[in-house]
Amino acid sequence: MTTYTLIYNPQAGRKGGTAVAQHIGSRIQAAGSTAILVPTKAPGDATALAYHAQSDVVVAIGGDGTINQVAAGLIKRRQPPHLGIIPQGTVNNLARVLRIPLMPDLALLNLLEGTPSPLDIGIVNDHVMISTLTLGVLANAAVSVSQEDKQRFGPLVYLTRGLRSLSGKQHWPLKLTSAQQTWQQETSFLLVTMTNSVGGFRNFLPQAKPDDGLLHVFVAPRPTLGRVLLMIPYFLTGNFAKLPGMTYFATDRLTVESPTAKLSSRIDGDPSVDLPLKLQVITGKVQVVTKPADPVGHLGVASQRQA
Ligand SMILES: Nc1ncnc2c1ncn2[C@@H]1O[C@H](COP(=O)(O)OP(=O)(O)OP(=O)(O)O)[C@@H](O)[C@H]1O
Repeated sequence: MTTYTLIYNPQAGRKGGTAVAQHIGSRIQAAGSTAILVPTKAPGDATALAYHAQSDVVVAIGGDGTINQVAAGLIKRRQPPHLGIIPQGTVNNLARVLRIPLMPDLALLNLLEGTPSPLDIGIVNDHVMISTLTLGVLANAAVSVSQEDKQRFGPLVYLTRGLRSLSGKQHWPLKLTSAQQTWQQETSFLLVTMTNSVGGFRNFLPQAKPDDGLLHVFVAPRPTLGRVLLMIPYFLTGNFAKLPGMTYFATDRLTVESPTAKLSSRIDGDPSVDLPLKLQVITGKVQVVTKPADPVGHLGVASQRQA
């Protein structure tokens, strides 16, 4: 009999986490398994809850911020329980990447019938990253996006705020060092993604996989009007790496420094981490329960898959 700890964030998304956790808990019990419900009481406490959870599967009920913190608790354990996800966030970027249904009952089926598969976990200094790191104008744009903005306008709000920030034409000197090479240039932003999707746009980088062991790194050139205008079409069509002046590479480790500026990054849209940054990937340690070959698909994603 599989045991589940349901760590739910009552504040995520449209604040339906409590009702969803109770519903999922009773469905799991009805199926003959055990479910322990644990609410988060403050930002960040899902990490300790996941670290101490005693069950076969620790389920994050929330968005990317909640999953990030649950993953941070699991990665510290010698033999972590499996990670489960019931999406209850606003954007739910990682759930979309993993094709986990957004509707709770379908997500539960996915959890009960799925199998564990490896999920890369990025480590940035002493923080965990499951989706995206931004620095420069994109990080500044993310700061200006409130929970209400995300709910009202959806992921598009990141694009419009990003464009607005880019039109300010700010740029900073950045030095990046991977195992192979060193880059030093003026940049308007750095974007690092662990997966094919950024901000819920799953066509962002089709070749990136959540278990490829790689950080996918974009270093944007200094903004010009022409580049800014091209940015959204290149972003939406999976061609961001081909934007004139863009540097793209994939690596399993990276250091990020700025010789002159004091800069902060944002990870999975949440905390700020100051430079210098040291990034690496832990692959194979955390296993997430998914059903990748689900022939039914899930609402909100099935139509894109057929397209
Ligand atoms: N009990 C709580 N009270 C207040 N904030 C909380 C609580 N528990 C968690 N949080 C914070 O809520 C924030 C948002 O959570 P989360 O990212 O899961 O939802 P979201 O922002 O709606 O989803 P997404 O990131 O997918 O758009 C996180 O920063 C988390 O630390």
